[in-house]
Amino acid sequence: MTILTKIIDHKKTELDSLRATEPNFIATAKRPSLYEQLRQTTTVQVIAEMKRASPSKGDIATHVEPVEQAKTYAAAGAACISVLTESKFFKGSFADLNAVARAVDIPLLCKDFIIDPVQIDYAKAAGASVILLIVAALTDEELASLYAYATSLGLDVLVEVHDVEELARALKINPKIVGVNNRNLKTFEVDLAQTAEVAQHLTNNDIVFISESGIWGPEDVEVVAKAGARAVLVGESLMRSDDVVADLQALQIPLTKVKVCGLKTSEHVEAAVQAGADFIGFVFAPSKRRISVEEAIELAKLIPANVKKVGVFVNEDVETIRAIAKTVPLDYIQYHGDETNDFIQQVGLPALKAFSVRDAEDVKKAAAFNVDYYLFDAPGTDFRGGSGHTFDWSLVEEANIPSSKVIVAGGLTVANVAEAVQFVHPAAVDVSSGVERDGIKDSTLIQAFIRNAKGAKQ
Ligand SMILES: O=C(O)c1ccccc1N[C@@H]1O[C@H](COP(=O)(O)O)[C@@H](O)[C@H]1O
Repeated sequence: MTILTKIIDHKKTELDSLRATEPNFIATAKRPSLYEQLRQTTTVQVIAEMKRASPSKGDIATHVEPVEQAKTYAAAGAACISVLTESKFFKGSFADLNAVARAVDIPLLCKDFIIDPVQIDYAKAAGASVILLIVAALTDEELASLYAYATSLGLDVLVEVHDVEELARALKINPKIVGVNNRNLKTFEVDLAQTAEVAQHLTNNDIVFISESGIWGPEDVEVVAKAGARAVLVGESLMRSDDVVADLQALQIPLTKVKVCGLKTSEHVEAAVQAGADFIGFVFAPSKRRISVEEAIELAKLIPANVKKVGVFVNEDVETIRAIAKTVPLDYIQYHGDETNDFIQQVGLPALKAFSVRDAEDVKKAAAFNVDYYLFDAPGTDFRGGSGHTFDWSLVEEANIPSSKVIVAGGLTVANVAEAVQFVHPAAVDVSSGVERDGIKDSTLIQAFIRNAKGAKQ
């Protein structure tokens, strides 16, 4: 008998008493959606767990007071707090969950072995906004019906898998949040490589993907972020920590932002948005990627507010830029010509200024500008940008611009973007020709580029 079957057998014995009484907890406020929160992240997010004990480790931190721990997690920027409610093996309770729910207002996960709707009723009544469904503990039918029941109550569901076979079962219910438990619940063996193994088969970018168990520090987060994880669920290492705030914040490693430029079709805009692009660029300057204002207006309707729309201009006049920015509408103007800082201030809109880099003198020109982002690109060939050429990344340092405002462009591809991120540590990377095949954008390349950029160690 595995520990999982032991736990499930024990859970079955608790169901009658749960059914016999109405859940009776103090009501708590509605929480933001974990799913939406994780989709808009600029760093790897942390789901921090309140975990006193576990079957594999025994007592972990029985002295920790749940409310104080939860407040510390929230203050350190946790995206969500996970509270173990399983009592026999993990020493948790619904009372813990309700106490935490009253103390913090961020998303709250009821971490239990859920096999029956009555447990979901208790989780919701105690204040959870997210429940866990463990694929290994359920039949396909149970998984589908418990998922439908939880979502009908307005709860987010974290669907937990351990391997590719369980992922295939999970995908049948169209989950929005999938967690890969790096711990095998049958053997207790922990292997972070499970995250990458499962991630290879997770091709729907609407799904938010979390890595669970075995995360002890930022080096582990780097491993799973590289595989595509946007959040980590961490229990033991935070429960044992002497400095919870510092240790939790160290896990929130930055994810490089990505701008995909020169998009002209709805297919490619949707592919970029789904893959997690942060900026979409429309080229209004002379280019083979130039689009009309009317086309941009239609494409802009497909872009959610958290993905910023950038209009690329070269030596355009103030009134035209302002008019296009208003009608599309655009969030940022990218100046890719010989515009001066005075001109950019006159337009008065959020701005990216591109600098064509041949030598150190070119990057030093950045100092004369006051813009939101400084974009360093290789010099154009036929047009002012989109040449597909790289420049000497080591020159960026000479610009003396904070890395939180630096964008690297020019000849970036699926193959070299990770190297660029590791070398320059920019806030964002920008790509155009590198995600094209025969001069046409390619959805598969867009996805792979974004995965490699965001997965690269900063
Ligand atoms: O992409 C274009 O066609 C373009 C035309 C005119 C000005 C800027 C343009 N794009 C910018 O070029 C760089 C990167 O291009 P690539 O990846 O080397 O092809 C980027 O900043 C785009 O925004």
